[in-house]
Amino acid sequence: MTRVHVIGTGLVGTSLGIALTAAGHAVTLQDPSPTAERLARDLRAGSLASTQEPAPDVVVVAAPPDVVADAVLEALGRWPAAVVTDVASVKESVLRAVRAGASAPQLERYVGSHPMAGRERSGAAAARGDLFDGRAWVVVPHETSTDAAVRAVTELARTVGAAVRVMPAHEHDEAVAAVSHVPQLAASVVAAALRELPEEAVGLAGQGLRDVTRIAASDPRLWTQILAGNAAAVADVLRHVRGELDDVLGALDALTRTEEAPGSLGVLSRVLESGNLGHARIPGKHGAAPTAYEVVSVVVPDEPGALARLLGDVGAAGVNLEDLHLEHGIGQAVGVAEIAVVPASVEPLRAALSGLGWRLHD
Ligand SMILES: NC(=O)c1ccc[n+]([C@@H]2O[C@H](COP(=O)([O-])OP(=O)(O)OC[C@H]3O[C@@H](n4cnc5c(N)ncnc54)[C@H](O)[C@@H]3O)[C@@H](O)[C@H]2O)c1
Ligand SMILES: O=C(O)C(=O)C[C@]1(C(=O)O)C=C[C@@H](O)C=C1
Repeated sequence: MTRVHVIGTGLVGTSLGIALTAAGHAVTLQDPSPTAERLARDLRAGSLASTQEPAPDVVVVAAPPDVVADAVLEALGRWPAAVVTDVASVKESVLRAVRAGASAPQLERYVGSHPMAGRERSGAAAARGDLFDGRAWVVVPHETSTDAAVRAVTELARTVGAAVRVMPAHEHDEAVAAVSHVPQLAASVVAAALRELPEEAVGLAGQGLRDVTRIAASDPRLWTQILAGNAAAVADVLRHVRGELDDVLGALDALTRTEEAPGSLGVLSRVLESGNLGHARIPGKHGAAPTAYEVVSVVVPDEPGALARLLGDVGAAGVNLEDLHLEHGIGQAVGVAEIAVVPASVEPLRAALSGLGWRLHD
């Protein structure tokens, strides 16, 4: 059993506390907000810290990025034998500040980290014990961190089901600029374009818009800090995106002027195909090769029990449901259930559901 002290009991801290407690570890909780702290305790993330407890083996700082370094420094000073990590989404700026404030022996016990798992919601109430299951967790050693400290943080991440990747801070920051920070900005700007749209137009939204904008609901205070903390790397990726957008705009403007706009269709096609290639590289769980699922779309009447009946019929057909999206336009009497299955199951499932009277989309 490891004694883990969590500082910052919001979404990530509370999720971690729940997962560690469930795995049999002794977790204590600390947050400047008494409500956040008690809510985390009530969600079984651990017990409230008191002065009586033995010192923790590991301290995890899960506070907003701009206060993380100060909290790490305080923890290194307060518990002279503990390994201290943080889970901030940016790593180089935090390491720089910790390096500037810690003594050499203190710095050896600090190893930054970053679970690549989260949600578009903040706070303990959004916490989930399975948040880290099957997700990458980056462990970020530096020149003087001890092997024991790196092992302790690695072990903690594995305990909650994460797949550990070890990376230096600058490499981490460059990678997450492309796989997390620019995607957040892209979702935000696409969603921002909906603000002035007439109600009837927004009402047409299908699954495509929902897929692209889920994370536009994220906390602006947190993300302002993340973007500011990784400014150079995010700007580099954005410049590349801007180049692609400029090409698309050039092609669209040319097509607006004349249908015969040589080269324009080629530009549009190249950008879309590049997107196919990039998308195909996104790994599955535990970093496995991406699994290509196919979707069977079924019309579901808006009546009690219809979706449960459909799921029952999918199970009875012996097909494993990999994912499910329910698309439901405002004011419509039917929805469309998009059932993701492995390619080999598509035809058997379509045959079984049609046989039972379900209406399928092509
Ligand atoms: N949200 C995500 O998807 C996600 C994923 C991975 C990592 N992270 C990182 O985890 C950290 C926490 O993010 P979150 O989404 O859990 O945020 P959150 O807003 O849900 O929780 C942050 C908590 O920190 C507390 N806090 C504020 N100031 C503090 C201080 N000075 N000392 C200690 N605690 C303080 C707040 O009261 C709050 O309870 C951030 O550094 C973030 O970059 C977030
Ligand atoms: O899935 C989400 O909602 C997230 O925003 C998670 C996500 C990500 O980009 O993958 C966001 C920020 C974190 O630093 C780590 C994970």
